[in-house]
Amino acid sequence: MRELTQIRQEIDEIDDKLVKLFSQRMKCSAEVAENKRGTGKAIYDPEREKQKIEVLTKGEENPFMKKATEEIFLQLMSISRRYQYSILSREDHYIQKNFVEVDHLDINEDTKVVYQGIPGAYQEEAMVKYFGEDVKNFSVPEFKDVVKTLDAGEADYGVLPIENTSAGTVSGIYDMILDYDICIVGEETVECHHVLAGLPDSSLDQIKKVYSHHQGLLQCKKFLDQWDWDQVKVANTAISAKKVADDKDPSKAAICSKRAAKLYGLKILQREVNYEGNNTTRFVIMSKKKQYRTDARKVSISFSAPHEVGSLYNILMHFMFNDVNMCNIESRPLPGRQWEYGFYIDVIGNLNDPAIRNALAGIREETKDFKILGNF
Ligand SMILES: C=C(O[C@@H]1C=C(C(=O)O)C=C[C@H]1O)C(=O)O
Repeated sequence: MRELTQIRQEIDEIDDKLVKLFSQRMKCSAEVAENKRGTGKAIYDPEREKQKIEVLTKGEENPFMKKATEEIFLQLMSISRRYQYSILSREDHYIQKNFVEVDHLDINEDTKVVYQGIPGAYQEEAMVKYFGEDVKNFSVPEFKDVVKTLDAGEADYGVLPIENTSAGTVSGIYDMILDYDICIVGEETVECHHVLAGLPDSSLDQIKKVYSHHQGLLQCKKFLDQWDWDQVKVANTAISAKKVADDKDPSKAAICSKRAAKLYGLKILQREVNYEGNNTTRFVIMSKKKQYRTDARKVSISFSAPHEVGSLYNILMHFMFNDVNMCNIESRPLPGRQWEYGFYIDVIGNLNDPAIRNALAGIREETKDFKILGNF
């Protein structure tokens, strides 16, 4: 048996050759990029990569080595592609064509904002926090109506809830944003301290039925589990407060904000019924104008990944390679494509940053249904 130092000496010599060969291969890759610039051919050529793997692994009998060779060459080709994106993305005008960079959002005395629900809704609170008390605004009954209103150009901005610290993603909002040509231009958070509110002459022991938005019921699950009340979902927490006030039935209560309880003349039967102390909802500010602020710090994208081993891993490598930090990932079932998923990802950065442009250029080419949802 050879001495360890002797074996390591051979490994060092092999690695030395590998590094030189790798560098030589990457120079070829850069030349391919120049060639593709001239011909307009896509950087990613999956057919060529498939053929290469077949040829390179054909003679290998050992299953471990066959898999290992495949893995190392897939990785090599992925690095080679990223190198080409870094060369060509400087000339990629996708972002300039689709988005306008602005110093600040256009918000003035004529700006009109739409939110879902009725006065007293948390959406209204988010709107006031973002745009100020005096902003012109109106509300619509359903989340979908916010998106439709923006699309029809009947409002400048719209407010939609996107996720909550205790109940997670607000289902369906991402899908709605995708269905329309609108983008996220801002975000706002509101601490949701829910109360249980009833008629002024009601008390906790009289309650039989409780109304709230689905999220409100979820966020107060631990409190509600202690009681044998019927739970009824309505479109909005403020609507639940209005319903209890309108029905004038002391056995009914609402889970809503303190603000909504006060607005509809209800008595607070119990405070802080949400189980997480700092229960917070994140809202997005939507606009039909495709714009991003120079100081925006979060980019949101969506895409669908091919149903193949390692496909999401390869896509996420674009972020790692460009030193881009990911802060959120969500997956949603793709309509009509059973067990296939679309992904929504938030990363830290601005669309004017070369690293972000590089990463997005690669992801755009290697995924389906790619969309930049916004930079905010
Ligand atoms: C280098 C090329 O670009 C990409 C990278 C490949 C590689 O590194 O071998 C192969 C195919 C392409 O996806 C090429 O098209 O030949």
